Amino acid sequence: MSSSIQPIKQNASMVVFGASGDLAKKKTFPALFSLYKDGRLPQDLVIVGYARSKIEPNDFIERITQYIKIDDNDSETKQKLEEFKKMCTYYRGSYDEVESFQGLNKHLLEREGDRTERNRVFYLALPPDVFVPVATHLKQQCYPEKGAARLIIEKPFGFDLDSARELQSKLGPLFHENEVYRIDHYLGKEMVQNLVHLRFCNPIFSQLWNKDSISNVQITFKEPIGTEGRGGYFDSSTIVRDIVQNHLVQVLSLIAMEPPTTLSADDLRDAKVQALRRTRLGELQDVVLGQYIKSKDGKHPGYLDDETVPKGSKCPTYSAIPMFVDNDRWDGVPFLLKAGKAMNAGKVEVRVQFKPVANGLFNDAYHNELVIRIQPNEAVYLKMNIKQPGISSKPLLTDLDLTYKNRFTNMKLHEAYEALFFDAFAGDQSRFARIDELECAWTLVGPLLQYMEKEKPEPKPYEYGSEGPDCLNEFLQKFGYSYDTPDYYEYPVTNLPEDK
Ligand SMILES: NC(=O)C1=CN([C@@H]2O[C@H](COP(=O)(O)OP(=O)(O)OC[C@H]3O[C@@H](n4cnc5c(N)ncnc54)[C@H](OP(=O)(O)O)[C@@H]3O)[C@@H](O)[C@H]2O)C=CC1
Ligand SMILES: O=C1O[C@H](COP(=O)(O)O)[C@@H](O)[C@H](O)[C@H]1O
Repeated sequence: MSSSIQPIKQNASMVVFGASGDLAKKKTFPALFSLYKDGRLPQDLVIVGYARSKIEPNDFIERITQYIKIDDNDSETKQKLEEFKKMCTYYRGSYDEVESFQGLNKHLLEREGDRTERNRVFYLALPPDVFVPVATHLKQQCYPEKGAARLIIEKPFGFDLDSARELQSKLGPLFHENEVYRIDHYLGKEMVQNLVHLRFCNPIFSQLWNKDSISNVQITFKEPIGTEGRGGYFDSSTIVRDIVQNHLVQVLSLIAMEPPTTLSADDLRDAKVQALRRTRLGELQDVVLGQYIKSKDGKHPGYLDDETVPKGSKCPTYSAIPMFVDNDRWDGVPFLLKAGKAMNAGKVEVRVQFKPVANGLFNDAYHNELVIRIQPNEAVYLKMNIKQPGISSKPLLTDLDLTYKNRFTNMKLHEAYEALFFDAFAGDQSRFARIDELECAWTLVGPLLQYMEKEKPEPKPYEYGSEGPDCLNEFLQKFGYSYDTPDYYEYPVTNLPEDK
């Protein structure tokens, strides 16, 4: 944690902008409730939902609690929910009129009552074109004279490098970098946070974490649903802006970075930035771009069937992108970033494939792979060879398996947004993106975005519910991924082959 940032423990308010939206009801308020229930929010916290829509107070409460599921017999949690509801109010206002923010300030003052200081957290779960007007009015009308201010900003932070810089040039004079918390919700996920521990608490991994032992790294995002209903937004965003530039590049930076000097937010982010500065795109001609078409059984529509999508759009809903980190540690090791909508599974994972065993003793051994399953069903497993149990002395592929739900039976993993809100109150910016990280990420994908915009390459079709475009195997082979997994092996079970 940056030493100058103090945690907010009391005299606290939080304003959720865009409180009528999808994110608010599905993620924001359930996460806030979960933190409240576990005693992780300031006890005197005042929560105000803010948006333009006309919503009656009761309807607002109903709306923001509809995704909170409580067991019928759990009277304690039910009681907590009643308390939580009393903490939340709705304030209707515009995003660009001074009167609305004067009204918001008044509403806050009334709710806060007498306080020695006013610590205010403003969360902008809004489309990016209103970030600047909202932040400007907040600074002028709602910024506490005494107390801390925090500005949490949803993605996307810009559309490319220039627009990100422009946005920053407008927000920078209003809120100090110490006050700005740019969300990339992947940084709040348990297994993404775990990358630092896996790498730097375990000499067995840290010693091997380099080009001498690692052949290639894959970072894969698969979503089983298409862009249904969001096609309009997605079309200008593309899979590259929606997933790769932010979530996957953040994961890459945590895998590739050198050990940070300390775990402080700035040291950690310095290390990530150093790694990103050394990262470059592979050849554009090697990038695979795809767009999903109707599913084989015709039940799921193709991307172009969505009425919100411009006719004939060439927007990629799938991409497989080679990247390289040009430094001593990683020279020549491909990082393959694959992301797709409407795929055969919902899965996010990191797969580190190690170099093969030296020829000689065993020519039929399988590659070691360390797999970090980010979601679902969080796991870390190491694919390795053993002697096939029984008479045979052949190598058999199996794994050392740490599947969280099996190992930690009383575990409740937090949602990403819980961790992020908790950190924002704590003043810990380590899991938020610093502006220079974002600049590096935009710089990295910039040439690809420009190529897509100028050349409008034809995306390769893949069926909704499939593994992606056909040329994917060729792409993986080209970058050294060796698929040698035998039929009997399937994580997390192994059906022993017949002993011969
Ligand atoms: N949903 C998700 O899973 C994720 C969302 N995000 C980002 O978080 C933000 C919020 O997400 P989500 O709630 O899904 O978004 P919504 O589209 O639901 O927008 C949130 C609210 O913003 C207001 N709004 C919508 N369009 C405009 C506009 N053009 N100008 C001004 N206000 C507008 C609406 O409130 P009202 O009209 O009542 O003021 C709406 O309820 C977005 O920027 C999104 O990119 C990021 C990651 C994941
Ligand atoms: O940022 C985004 O992320 C979601 C996927 O998030 P996850 O936590 O469910 O993995 C994605 O659906 C959305 O398109 C994108 O904007």
